[in-house]
Amino acid sequence: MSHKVAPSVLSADFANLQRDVEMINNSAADWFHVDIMDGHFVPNISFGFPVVKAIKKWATKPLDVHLMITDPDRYLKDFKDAGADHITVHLEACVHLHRTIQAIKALGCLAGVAINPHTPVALLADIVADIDLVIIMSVNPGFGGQAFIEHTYKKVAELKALADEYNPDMIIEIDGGVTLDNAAKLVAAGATSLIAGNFVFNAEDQVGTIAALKKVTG
Ligand SMILES: O=C(CO)[C@@H](O)[C@H](O)COP(=O)(O)O
Repeated sequence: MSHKVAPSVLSADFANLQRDVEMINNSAADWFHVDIMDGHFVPNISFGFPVVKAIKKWATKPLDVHLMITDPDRYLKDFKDAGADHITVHLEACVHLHRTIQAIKALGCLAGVAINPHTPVALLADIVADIDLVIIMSVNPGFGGQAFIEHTYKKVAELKALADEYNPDMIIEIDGGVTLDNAAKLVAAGATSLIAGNFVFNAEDQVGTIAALKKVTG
């Protein structure tokens, strides 16, 4: 099965958000990647529920919501109500990660865990069987447009080995600095979903760029 492509709305033009959402609707993209930043877990603030609700109103594809926030448990239901289809929390932000995953699933969303560049894949060993997706951060979270961290390939391969053993259907999603220079190598290493922000939204042909990311083979 071909990998998914999820353009990151963080890099959209917020003065023309509906136009950019419709561009994604009319492209080969599979999901909308929606980054929530609280200025505490990460050194940036993005947007909150009203913007997620607006995206949901226009979007014809699922919302892949990535919570870069402290104490995500407080807001899970609010994000579900705003339109999230997938909810991913950071391993580094959760004291009782297993409980948080159960709460996301109880809301009827796909449940994901994201790990920062310094967090070893091995820390996912006892949760992999219970989750639907993992986001491997290939930049330090907080900003679009950063350079891809090369060490990510090794982490993708390690996670694929873990998934093959405990949860073969688990989605392995890569977030940060994804371009056509690294997409094929990521898919070859085991990535099953690619998030791309600046590479898509800075392109002259955004729909064509999404199609090109979708077409790469590992
Ligand atoms: O979560 C984040 C950044 O923290 C990402 O989703 C970015 O939005 C990806 O943007 P690019 O690195 O592709 O520009």
